[in-house]
Amino acid sequence: MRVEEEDNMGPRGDGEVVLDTASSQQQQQEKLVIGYALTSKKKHSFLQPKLEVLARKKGISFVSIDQDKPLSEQGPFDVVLHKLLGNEWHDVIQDYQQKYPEVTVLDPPGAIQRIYNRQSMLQGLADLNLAECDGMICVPKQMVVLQDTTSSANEVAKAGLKFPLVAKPLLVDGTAKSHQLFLAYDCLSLAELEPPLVLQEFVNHGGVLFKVFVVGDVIRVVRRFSLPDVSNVEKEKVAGVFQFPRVSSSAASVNKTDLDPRVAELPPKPLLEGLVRELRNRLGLRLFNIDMIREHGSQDVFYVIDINYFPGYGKIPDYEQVFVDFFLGLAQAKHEKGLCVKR
Ligand SMILES: O=P(O)(O)O[C@@H]1[C@@H](OP(=O)(O)O)[C@H](OP(=O)(O)O)[C@H](O)[C@H](OP(=O)(O)O)[C@H]1OP(=O)(O)O
Ligand SMILES: Nc1ncnc2c1ncn2[C@@H]1O[C@H](COP(=O)(O)OP(=O)(O)O)[C@@H](O)[C@H]1O
Ligand SMILES: [Mg+2]
Ligand SMILES: [Mg+2]
Repeated sequence: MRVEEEDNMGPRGDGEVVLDTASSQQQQQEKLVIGYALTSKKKHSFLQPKLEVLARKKGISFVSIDQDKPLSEQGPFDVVLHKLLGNEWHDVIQDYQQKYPEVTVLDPPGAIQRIYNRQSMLQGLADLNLAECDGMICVPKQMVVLQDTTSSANEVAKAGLKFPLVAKPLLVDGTAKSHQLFLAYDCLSLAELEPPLVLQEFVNHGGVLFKVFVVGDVIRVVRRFSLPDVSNVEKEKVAGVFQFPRVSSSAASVNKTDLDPRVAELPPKPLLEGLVRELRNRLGLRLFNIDMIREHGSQDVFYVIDINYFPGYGKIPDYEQVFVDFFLGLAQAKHEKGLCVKR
């Protein structure tokens, strides 16, 4: 498991990508055919020319899946890579997987559905078996509000949640609405929010977030600017509920020299490796990232606050090589099991 640090998250500075034409390249023997079903946004951000060229040189080809035609009439594919909005696709891919168990589906819809719910997403993370790792992985105290937020005041008190609370839509569905988050400072202000939602204790973390990107066995960690700490005075004086802007979309590069080294220091590698190993086994996912924050004032107490399926890998420098290596690993494994598509 390789953990590498990418500091700068600024817009990728790669120069002009010179597209090699297939004719000018000794076409590699086809090793892997990947059918993909992605939103146009994801196709643009992930399937960049540099990735396609690098993959083609290694005998890996990407074929767009026609969502208006039966999936089983397309292909044949060694891998189906997908991230679409809505649940219709869920059944299509489930049926396909039943019919073609030898095809690697990245990732199984059932595993994806689990992290599309912000309650089940973090369930069971507090008791991960990370005994041999330095550091501790926690999950903020949270509760789910399904119906009326006006009666949630005493629910919050009963649950022992401390303000401020981060209010998050319970379901993640890829829409901007499912990323509309609020910071609530008191019970009364909760009535302004629209259920179903998760209320999660805000954890002071020095304004820096760690995004831990996972591609199979490879881990890449980047820093992002996050919300500032909430002072005790603020906790006492401030009332109301406030929407805050998306952190992920502000992929602003975080130059660690501007930060307190104790805040900026990356989570310890053995802890990340242990966490990712546990999550891969429990979630059954290979393409995901984890949003982690360090508890303010601690050195090695971390909170997992979000897990995302197939995030914006295109923002990681040389993500292309990481994915080509990952796909070649899949091809090798399939070859050893005699599962490659007959060509
Ligand atoms: O588009 P990007 O690059 O901002 O990627 C989004 C992710 O940002 P990140 O890569 O973690 O900084 C983003 O991560 P966050 O939830 O913002 O932490 C989501 O994974 C988002 O997918 P969805 O809207 O939850 O289905 C991702 O959106 P999609 O690219 O999947 O549409
Ligand atoms: N419990 C929390 N404590 C402190 N900051 C939080 C907490 N939950 C979310 N945040 C901040 O809000 C941002 C977005 O929350 P997140 O759960 O990652 O939602 P999304 O899926 O929209 O990215 C996080 O990246 C972090 O900056
Ligand atoms: Mg997030
Ligand atoms: Mg998220």
